[in-house]
Amino acid sequence: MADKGSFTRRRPDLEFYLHRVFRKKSFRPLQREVIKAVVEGHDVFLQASTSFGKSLCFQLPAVISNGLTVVICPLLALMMDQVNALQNIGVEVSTINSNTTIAERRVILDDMRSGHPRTRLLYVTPELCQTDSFRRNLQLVHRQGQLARVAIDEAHCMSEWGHDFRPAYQELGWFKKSLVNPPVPITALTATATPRVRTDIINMLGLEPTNLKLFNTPSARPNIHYEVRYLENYEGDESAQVDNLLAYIRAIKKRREARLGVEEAARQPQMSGIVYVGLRTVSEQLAYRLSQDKSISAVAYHAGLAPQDRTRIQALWTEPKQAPKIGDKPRPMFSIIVATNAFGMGIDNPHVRFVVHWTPPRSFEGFVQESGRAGRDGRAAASLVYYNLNERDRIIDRMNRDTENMRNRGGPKDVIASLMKNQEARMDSFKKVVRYCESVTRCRHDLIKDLFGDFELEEMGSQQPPSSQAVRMDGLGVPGSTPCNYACDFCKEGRVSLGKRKRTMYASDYMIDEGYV
Ligand SMILES: Nc1ncnc2c1ncn2[C@@H]1O[C@H](COP(=O)(O)OP(=O)(O)OP(=O)(O)O)[C@@H](O)[C@H]1O
Repeated sequence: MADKGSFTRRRPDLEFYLHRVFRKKSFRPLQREVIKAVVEGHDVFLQASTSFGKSLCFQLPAVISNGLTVVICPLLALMMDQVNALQNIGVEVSTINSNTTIAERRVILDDMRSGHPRTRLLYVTPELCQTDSFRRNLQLVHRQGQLARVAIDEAHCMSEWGHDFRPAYQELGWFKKSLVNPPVPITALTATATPRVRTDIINMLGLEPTNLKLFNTPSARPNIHYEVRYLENYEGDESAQVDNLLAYIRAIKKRREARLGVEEAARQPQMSGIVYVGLRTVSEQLAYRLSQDKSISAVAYHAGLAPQDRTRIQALWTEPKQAPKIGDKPRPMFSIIVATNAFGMGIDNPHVRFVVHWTPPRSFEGFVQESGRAGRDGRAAASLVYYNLNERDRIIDRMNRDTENMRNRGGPKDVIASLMKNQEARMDSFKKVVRYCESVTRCRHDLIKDLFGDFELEEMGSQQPPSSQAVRMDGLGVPGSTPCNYACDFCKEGRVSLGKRKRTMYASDYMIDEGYV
């Protein structure tokens, strides 16, 4: 068992370092509890939604601890974002990755082995952790009593049941097996883990049950109003769907004007929204069509854009301000990004008011993550999914074909087995999307928590932020006694009315397969 607290240099006044080093006013709910557990030397598993501020949960302990914190990160871009941000606030941080020169690497390793490393955080790839030489260095630092802890970011990459499986992550069990007496404390962080993935993370890393603290934020966020809209058909002309979305956006505008008055509403910063689409062409076309409405400025975002355009669009969109006045035209009240799932990483706009899925999301983890970009500021926000049976079946057919192709392709048996497992996980995940969308008999907040295994986490003793009441969405919900305070279409409309809306999907020759629901 780790010698709790032995790595702490000074009596940690967490708030002091939060203000002084990280320049933040206060901890977000749960952050302080997680940081305290990390500082005390516990193994920690944290499952928290995108932009919760998970990085702070190992960065602040690293700053106030003696010795080195090693951070495993799967992507160079993510790694560099964090390294640059830490350098900007004067924290001693290094990284060894594919861009590190031999000379730089030598300086970093010399510091690491010096017996009193200046570096507080060292960011590395999981692949580096597989190499004998790096492992020998880590063992030396550990023997010198200078390895404070290991933080594993995006820990869901360990599991073949996860949506971003990365084989090198599976070798990270080495830390607990080899860095013993005392065992090195580990902090594992993820935004999305189903119960299977969670079990894999805890078992594969060898987190110690007696020393493990679990934390999570609810997968369904109380301030988000969840809704599914059923479409008769996606084929051909999408005008009806565009009109429907425009009406949805105008209703938000009306509510804002009713609340603030027309003039004051026009003076407010623009409201940000995201519409996720499946194809680049759709993102271009839909952005164009939405922009025809004078209250909307919409822009397409996809992997086909030049990197500098992507950066520019993202930067503009993440800083909502009052739109410029051009002539006599009213200022657009909405700033909408119409994006493929290339838009995701590194988005840091806490003021997103709505997230729309133009077609059903391909995975449930993806849905929870993407819809969770709404309302990070804690204010009322909305998630809307457009759903249709043709699209459901098209996705399932495509997945079945992929599975078949995989089964028939040559290659080592274990590689094929692993790919098949991952494919099965993808199919399971999409079936959860189908269940979420087709259910008309249950609160969507409850359904999300159930499908994501939040209730199991609760049973395992995971700590959550103090429960916040569902926030009233203007005109959408009023505080009441349903599980979510009327913050979903089921609780607001009731089973009969929702069922009726759902039946619009069967206007064509479709029969519902109740097996999905
Ligand atoms: N207590 C706080 N007060 C204000 N801002 C904070 C606080 N904690 C973190 N942040 C900010 O929140 C943003 C998101 O933090 P971070 O990148 O750590 O999120 P994350 O949970 O790792 O999200 P993701 O899953 O997208 O990686 C950052 O800009 C960070 O500086």
